[in-house]
Formats: sequence, structure tokens, C-alpha cells
Amino acid sequence: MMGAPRAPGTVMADSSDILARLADTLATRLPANGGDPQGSYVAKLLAKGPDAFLKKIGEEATELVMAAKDAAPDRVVAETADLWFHCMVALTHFGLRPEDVLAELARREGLSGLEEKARRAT
Ligand SMILES: N=c1c2ncn([C@@H]3O[C@H](COP(=O)(O)OP(=O)(O)OP(=O)(O)O)[C@@H](O)[C@H]3O)c2ncn1[C@@H]1O[C@H](COP(=O)(O)O)[C@@H](O)[C@H]1O
Repeated sequence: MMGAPRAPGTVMADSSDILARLADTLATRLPANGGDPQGSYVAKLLAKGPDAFLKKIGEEATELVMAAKDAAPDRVVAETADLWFHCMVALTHFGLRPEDVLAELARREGLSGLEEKARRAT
């Protein structure tokens, strides 16, 4: 069950490993791990295959853009959560973990996007 919505800017005390805990839950929904499409939204999505969760990623990205265009911070937070969640379903399908993405961001830390682009051009 999902938690109650919170105002933007408030941080839960135990939020630091929420991505890892969510990934653990999502992995249990894989067909290979006995995920039951009758009793789980995630299992249903994973059982349908990539087209289903890729469609959701496209929808949630569009909804985030619309929330941002409306300058609605509460909706930006909610739509970003929807987008991250569905991206995590995709990671689960591919046997990947949020830690893989965080490691990639850590690898990029401190390297300006302008500098990285200039390196690619040479
Ligand atoms: N974080 C989420 C989460 N975020 C969003 N959603 C669901 O994602 C669905 C799609 O969102 P939409 O706004 O598009 O709603 P919709 O129009 O009804 O969706 P569709 O019918 O078009 O797919 C909704 O049913 C949301 O409830 C989530 N469902 C589950 N989780 C987490 O995943 C865990 C496992 O979920 P189950 O596998 O369903 O038990 C949960 O305990 C939660 O921690």
C-alpha cells in the first residue's frame, strides 16, 4: 500500500533507502519469482512485457511535462514519483537495480555537461 501524500520539501526519516526497498519489492513481482498478476499491479505490468511499462513511462513523462508547464509543484512531485516508479519497473525487467543508476550518476558527479559534450565532439 502506498503512503499518504506529503507536502513537497518534507523528508521521511527512513527515505534514504526507499529505492532499494522498492526494488526488492518489485523483484518479487517478476513472473520468474512467482509474481501474481491477479493481486499485484506490478506483476500485471511485468507479465504483459516491455510494451506495457514503456507505454506507462511515456504517459508519466508527458504528465510530468504538463504539471511543470502548469507550474504545479505538488503535481510535479507526484508525476515524478510515477515516472521514477515506472522506470524502476523497467529496471526490474532488465535485471537492473536503482544502485546501477545511482552509480552512473556518481560516476558523472562533478563533470559539467558542457565539458562532457565538448569531449564527445573531439
Ligand atoms: N510506487 C508505486 C506506485 N506508484 C504508482 N503506482 C500505480 O501505477 C498505476 C498507474 O498510474 P496512473 O496514474 O496511470 O493510473 P491508471 O490510469 O489507473 O493506470 P493504468 O490503468 O492506465 O495503468 C496506478 O495504479 C498507481 O497506483 C504504483 N504502484 C505500486 N507502487 C509500489 O510498488 C509496490 C508493489 O505494488 P503491487 O505490485 O501492486 O503490490 C507497492 O507496495 C508500492 O510501494
